[in-house]
Amino acid sequence: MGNSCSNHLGIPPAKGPNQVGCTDFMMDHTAQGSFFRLYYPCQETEKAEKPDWVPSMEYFYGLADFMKINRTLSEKIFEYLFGSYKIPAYMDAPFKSNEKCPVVIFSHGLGAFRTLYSAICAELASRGFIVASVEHRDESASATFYFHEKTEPDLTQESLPKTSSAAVQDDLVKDWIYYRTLKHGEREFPLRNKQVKQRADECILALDKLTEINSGVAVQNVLQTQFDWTTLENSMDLCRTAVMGHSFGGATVIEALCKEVKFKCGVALDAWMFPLDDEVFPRVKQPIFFINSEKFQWAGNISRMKKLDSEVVQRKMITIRGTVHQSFPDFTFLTGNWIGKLLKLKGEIDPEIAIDLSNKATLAFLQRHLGLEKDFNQWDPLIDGQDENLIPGTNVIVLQSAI
Ligand SMILES: CCN(CC)CCN(C[C@]12C[C@](c3ccc(C(F)(F)F)cc3)(C1)C2)C(=O)Cn1c(SCc2ccc(F)cc2)nc(=O)c2c1C=CC2
Repeated sequence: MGNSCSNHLGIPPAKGPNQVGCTDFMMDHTAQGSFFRLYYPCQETEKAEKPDWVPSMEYFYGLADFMKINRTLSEKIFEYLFGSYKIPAYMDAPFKSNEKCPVVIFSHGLGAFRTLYSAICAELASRGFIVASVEHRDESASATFYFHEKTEPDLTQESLPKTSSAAVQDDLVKDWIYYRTLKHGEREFPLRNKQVKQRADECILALDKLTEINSGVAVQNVLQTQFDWTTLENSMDLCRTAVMGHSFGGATVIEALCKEVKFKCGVALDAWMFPLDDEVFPRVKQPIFFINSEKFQWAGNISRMKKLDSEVVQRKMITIRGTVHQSFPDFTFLTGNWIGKLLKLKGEIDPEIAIDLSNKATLAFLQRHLGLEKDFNQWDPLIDGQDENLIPGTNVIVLQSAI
């Protein structure tokens, strides 16, 4: 088309002063354990590889199920469209920071998984944060897995034991958990409310694991990675922790703040408020920042956010002009303009400008409420929506009676 494509396709590199490393952590061989991708400031390094954006085909299968498109067709499309993308971070690069890092726990949206918000998580890590992007096992992810030991005797022909006792295989088997669709006639709220509670518990468990790792306790990681977790001893400032999430992950932010006061503040990206009980709202005491897209929000959803308005604690809201719900996950960077707009993966605004505004406003809010001594306060005006591409509060009309 016309002049050559000006915007290179790919996840934009982080803008902060630190190089970014990433590695994966899985606590044990159960679906109840903690599973997250860690993004962190790392040493300058050439030899480390940038990992594939989607770690294995099962995630694409799950995504196809979630999108209700046929697996084999989608396998080709996803592989062709997204198979070769790399994450803007170095896998298992050695951790490096000359100061204690504040911590963010990140919660993905419905049908997503831990790797899909790398532009946001890598940006925070490049600014000196340690970010754990949780992969939820509540059946809201497109796909996720855990291991279980296959200890039942394996009596298949080729492994007939030489000895009398049955051969016991203790190799690890990956069990996949796929997205749970709503059954016909099933009411959505009970499922989503149960899931948001599990999601909050999984964010709290991830924080607890990071706390153990920070204290130098020897922590087991059942994933065979080349990362040395002992280098993270005494690296985190666990008085400065926040919880952040997109859509269903935004509801998870509210639930997690309510359950765990160690989370000093929350950032909810285009939050989907439906899964939350009304009785949660008065029990949240921490500052919250709602960063909304222009197209996704509606009066009922906004009026639930407004139930969290407070005179005594900071509750802020901005809307980014020209954005859609998918302007926050990485997909928004990975297709050309017209297909992106067709699939509603792109809005009118340049995706990199949108995510840059979201990230800078987030950094300013985190500095303010975690008491950081950085220069993120330069972006304070963004918290009040002072930018040509921002709207203070919301573009959605909410009837006074609905609040
Ligand atoms: C028909 C399916 N139906 C399911 C209930 C609605 C599906 N849907 C709209 C979609 C996700 C969409 C998407 C992805 C990915 C491509 C691709 F082509 F790029 F792969 C295309 C098109 C399909 C836009 C949403 O659920 C929106 N949404 C999301 S989307 C989070 C997500 C999921 C997968 C990703 F790869 C990236 C991000 N997270 C939430 O927490 C909530 C909602 C709605 C309410 C709460």
